[in-house]
Amino acid sequence: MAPKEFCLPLYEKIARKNTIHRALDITLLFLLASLLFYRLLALKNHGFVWLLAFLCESWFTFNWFLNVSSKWNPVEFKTYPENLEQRFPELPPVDMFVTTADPVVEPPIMTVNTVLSLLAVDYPAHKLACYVSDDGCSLLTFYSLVEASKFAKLWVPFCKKYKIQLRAPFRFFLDDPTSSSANSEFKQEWKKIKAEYEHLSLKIEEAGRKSTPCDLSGEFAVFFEIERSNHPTIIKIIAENKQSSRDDDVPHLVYISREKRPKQPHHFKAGAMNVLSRVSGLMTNAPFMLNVDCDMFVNNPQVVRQTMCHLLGSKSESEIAFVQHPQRFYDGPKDDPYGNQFDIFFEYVFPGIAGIQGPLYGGTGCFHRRKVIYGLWPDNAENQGRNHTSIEGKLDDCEQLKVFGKSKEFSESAIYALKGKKDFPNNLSDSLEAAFPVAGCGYEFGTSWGTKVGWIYGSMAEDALTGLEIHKKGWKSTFLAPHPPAFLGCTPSAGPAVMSQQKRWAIGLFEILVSKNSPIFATLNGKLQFRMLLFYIWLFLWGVSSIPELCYTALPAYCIIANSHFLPKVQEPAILIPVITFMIYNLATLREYLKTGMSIRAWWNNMKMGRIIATSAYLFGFLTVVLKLLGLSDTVFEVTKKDQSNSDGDETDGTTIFTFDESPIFVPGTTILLVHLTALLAFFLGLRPLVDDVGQGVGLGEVLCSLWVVLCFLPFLKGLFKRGKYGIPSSTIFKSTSLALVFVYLCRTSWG
Ligand SMILES: O=c1ccn([C@@H]2O[C@H](COP(=O)(O)OP(=O)(O)O[C@H]3O[C@H](CO)[C@@H](O)[C@H](O)[C@H]3O)[C@@H](O)[C@H]2O)c(=O)[nH]1
Ligand SMILES: [Mn+2]
Repeated sequence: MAPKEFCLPLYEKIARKNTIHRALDITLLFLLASLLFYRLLALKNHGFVWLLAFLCESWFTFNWFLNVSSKWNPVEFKTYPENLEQRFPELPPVDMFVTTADPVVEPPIMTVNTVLSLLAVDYPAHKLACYVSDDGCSLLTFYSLVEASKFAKLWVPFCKKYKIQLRAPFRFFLDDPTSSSANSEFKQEWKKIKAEYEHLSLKIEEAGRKSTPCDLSGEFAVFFEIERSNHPTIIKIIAENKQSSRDDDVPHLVYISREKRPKQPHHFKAGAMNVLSRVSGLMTNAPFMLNVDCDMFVNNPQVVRQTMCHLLGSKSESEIAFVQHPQRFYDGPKDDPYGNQFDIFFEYVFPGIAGIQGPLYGGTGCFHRRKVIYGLWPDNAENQGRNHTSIEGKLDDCEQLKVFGKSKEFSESAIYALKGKKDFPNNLSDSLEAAFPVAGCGYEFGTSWGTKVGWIYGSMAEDALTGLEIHKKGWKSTFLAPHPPAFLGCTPSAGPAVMSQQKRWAIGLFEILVSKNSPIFATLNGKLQFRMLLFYIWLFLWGVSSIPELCYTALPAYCIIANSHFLPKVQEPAILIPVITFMIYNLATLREYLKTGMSIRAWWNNMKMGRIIATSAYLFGFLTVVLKLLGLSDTVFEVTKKDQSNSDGDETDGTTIFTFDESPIFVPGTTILLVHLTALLAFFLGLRPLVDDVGQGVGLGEVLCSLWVVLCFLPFLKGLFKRGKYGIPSSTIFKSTSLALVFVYLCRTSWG
């Protein structure tokens, strides 16, 4: 019989009951199918408008089907970290990666807080190493980290001693415990550490105001006359943990700014992640790697232990390649006014796909197995467990060179990792010299980095692509949603930033679908499960859905102006199909929101932002990819601006006001609004028919739809009358008016 400790479970997978959810989903699918059937039957009596409606509705039905399939079998996970040490008295090392790219859009104090929260997690400090990649090559960032590392010597022991939950100081010090009944020793230490933290922030703030943040001597000298996009590699070991396992220990901290040369592709975040993998491979080579964006701090110090329950507790290694934590946000404006807090996605889609092959990789808050990142297949992982043969057995020197690049030291470390060997000689200073070449910008030429090994290149959504490549090999993944949430990050809280982020995703996701990495070919080898493929298609089509969304949005306005109709007339019984579909859809989505504890307003915000984002950001994303495919443009990763708080006055009486800028991304939304206002005005003022009465007459349905569109685009309507960042710039209004006039003119040459 197996010893008792082998029987102790580390985690459990539990199926979530969702009968009502399924019933509603299927009802909707049935209604949509009936609508399509009705349209087909009636198509010959109607013209172009019905055909267009039919095509759009076919798309929506297909999309709904993909969505239902993704959410059909939700599962949840329960972990038992209390059993962890009994089963694994020696916990495995974890390398933690933080990426930052721009000290202006991503203030160093934010990166510092993320790093401090990582250094302080509840895990043996000598098993952890934190690597920061700085694509901004900023002296200020480096200086801030050096200062932070001094503060960490106080902060980490303090957090551990008092079992602090929130280990990012800027959040922790928002609460003042001194008036509470906490013990006096704690209160005193709290005051002392708070003063130290304030001192640290002040120093960083002051350094940020100067043209050179600090003296360019000593360890800072390498930053002398450095150019951000043209500089050699800089690697600095800020703090090295000398392997003692005392409680007040602080993990290693390493700063990396990889080499950059003009005209050399650097592959944005994916490139940075690959450099992090290689440098850490040489220095600490932990079998697990956690990566977070610079704005994402640890909110639950148990996160590493909790995650290890999945990674170590699975029956066989091939079960789990990575564990993704849902992206949750702090200080997100109330009721999700920009529809970008993704609660519903993480509450329903994540558990849904976890019931298939596992959640997608979301780019931050994810623990990867190093060997999976190095390209290992699950079968090899299994074999290696049994008879110690693995990928490395088949790689001779020449092949190693082709796969991992010309650093012998790195190839050796990679084989170490692939074999799953423990006790990697862990001495940072000794490996420093070997680390420079692997961070060079020419290192990857002729290797498998970015294609078969590491983070995969070729998409603005390197996360989804890298995760997809892992799933394609047959690996599974899981997610964990502990309370409190493991990580918290920033989400944009201004119209322009939201649009630009959504556009990047639409680009990145659609790019994958039309690339050679497209999942469509991947189920052929049987490793990517079919319903996982359906999920990925649903995700990658976000950008494309802008076209049917746009057409369908235009239909009611067109019909009113052209005196035509795209819905059955009120007196026809068939009108019940779209009416009931509309009602059930809204009730079913509302139910999802209420069940997750969100408000009706949050639901409505997401509904309307869904329409706004689809017809603007996704549209631009889609067009960008089309232009790229035609060889007319290239895509650039625009780093999202991180607001640390909502203090820029967007909130008045608790509701956020939408903000705009000169970007053309606001033209489609404004045009849609103007077109509908024109149509409704013409209708209610009795100015119709604007065309000769050749149409079949507009019905009540079209008018109600048009009103609904105006309701969805209400932020734009308000924007028409506001000034400054809350108002739509007059140049945008001018462009949109011109487009709206063209539209009205085209309606008059009725095709109805
Ligand atoms: O050249 C670059 C560009 C970006 N980054 C880093 O990448 C991270 C994500 O960038 P951000 O602008 O914050 O993107 P978001 O839209 O917030 O990020 C989401 O979407 C990205 C893919 O589009 C994923 O990489 C992210 O993990 C995910 O949080 C940040 O830490 C950046 O510092 C780099 O290191 N180098
Ligand atoms: Mn981000």
